[in-house]
Amino acid sequence: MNEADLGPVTLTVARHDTFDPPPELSLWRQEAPLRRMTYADGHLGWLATGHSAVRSILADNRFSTRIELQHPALPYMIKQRAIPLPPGFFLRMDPPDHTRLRRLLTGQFTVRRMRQLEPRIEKIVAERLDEMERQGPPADLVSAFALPIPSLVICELLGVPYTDHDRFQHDSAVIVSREESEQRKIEALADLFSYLHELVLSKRAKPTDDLLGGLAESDELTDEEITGIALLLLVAGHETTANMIALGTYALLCNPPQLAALRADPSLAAGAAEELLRYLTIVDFTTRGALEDVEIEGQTIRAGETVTLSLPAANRDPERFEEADDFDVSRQAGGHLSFGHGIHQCLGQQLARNEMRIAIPALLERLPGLRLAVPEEEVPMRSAMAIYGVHRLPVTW
Ligand code: HEM
Repeated sequence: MNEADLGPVTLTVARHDTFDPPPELSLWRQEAPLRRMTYADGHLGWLATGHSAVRSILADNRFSTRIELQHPALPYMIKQRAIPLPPGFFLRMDPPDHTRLRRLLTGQFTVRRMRQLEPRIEKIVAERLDEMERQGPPADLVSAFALPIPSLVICELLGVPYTDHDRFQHDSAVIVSREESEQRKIEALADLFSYLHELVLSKRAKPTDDLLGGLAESDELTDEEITGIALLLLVAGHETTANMIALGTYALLCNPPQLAALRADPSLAAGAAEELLRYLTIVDFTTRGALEDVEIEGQTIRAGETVTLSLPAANRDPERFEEADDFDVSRQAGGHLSFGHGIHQCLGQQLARNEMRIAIPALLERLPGLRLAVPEEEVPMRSAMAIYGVHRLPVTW
C-alpha cells in the first residue's frame, strides 16, 4: 500500500502491557515510520514511530518545543495547554533563550562532575538498604528505595532541603499525572513554584555552596528564571530515575535468566542500565511544532503542524536494534532515544545512569533473596502517567 493511502491514526496513551509499548505502535511503524495522526481535538498532525524519523526530527531545530507554537492540542489532554509554565523552564524554550539557560548548567552535569558524586550516591544507596534491613520484609520498593535515592541526590545537588520532600514529591506527582484535573495541576505547579521561589530568595540573600546557590550569585538570571530552572531540575531529577529503578527491578525480577546473568557478572551493570532504559522507555512521547515546512523521509511536514514522537516505538525499531522486543542485558543498547536527542537531550542523563548502575546491583547484592511479595499481575502500573513505571512494588527477601 502507498503510504499516502494510509489513514490517520489515533494514539493510545495508556500502557496496558507491563513492559511493552502498545502493540499497534509496531504495526504503524512497519506501515509508515512517519504518518498522519488525529489529535484529541480532531486536528491532523503527525506521529513518528521509526528510530530514524524520531532522531531526525529531534535533531532538527526547525522544530520547536514551545507549547504555544505547537497546535494547541497535545495528544493526551487538550486541557494541558492551559497550564502556564514558569520562565526558566528551558525544556519548553527554543534557541537562543534555551541556549542561554542550558549553557549555565552544563558544567554542573559533566561526566566528570557526575563521577565525583558517585561515592555520595553509594552512601545514600547503602543507607537505604540498611534501613530496609532494619525494618525487615515486606517493603514497597518505590517508597523505601527507588524514590528516596534520586530525590536525596537531586536535593543535595540543587541545595533543596530533603526534609521538605513530602511537599515537593506530592506536587511533582500531580504535575506528571494524566489523571489529575487541570485545576489540581495548576495548584501543584504554583505551590512548588512558590516553595522554590522562597528558597531562591534566601539563597540570593545568603549564598550556599550548591547548584542553586551558584545560580543565585549570577546577575544574568532573574529570581523567577532560577526558580523555573529549579522546578524543572527537581521534577525531572527524581520522577524519572525513581521510575527507572523501580520498573527496572520489576523487569529483572520477572526475567530470571537476565537477573541471573546480571548477578553472575556485575561488570554488566552499566550495559544492563542502558538496556533497561531502552527496553522500558518510560517517557512515552515528546512533541514538537514545525517552524517552517520540513521534508523528513519523503514527507513534508508543514509550518505550524504538530508532531508526536513515540520514544518507546523508536527504541523497539528492528531497523535499529536486532530482536528489538527482547530484553537482553548483554546487548549494546547505546543509541536509544530514552533521553531524547539534539539540543534538548536530557541534561541529567549521566546522573540517571550512575544512580541506576549503582542502586540496582547494590540492591541485588544486599538482598539476594529479593522477590515480588504479590503475584506479578497485581503490581499497580502507572498506566496513566506521563512517566511510566509502577506506583508501588511490593517485595520481600
Ligand atoms: C532515567 C531517567 C531520565 C529519563 C528517562 C529522562 C528523559 C528525558 C527526556 C526524554 C528528555 C527530552 C525531552 C524532549 O526532548 O522533549 C529530557 C530532558 C531533560 N531532562 Fe531528563 N530524564 C531522566 C533523568 C533526568 C535527571 C536525573 C535530570 C536532572 C538532574 C534530568 C533533567 C532534564 C532536563 C533539565 C531536561 C531538559 C533539557 C533541555 O531542554 O535542554 N533528567 N529528559
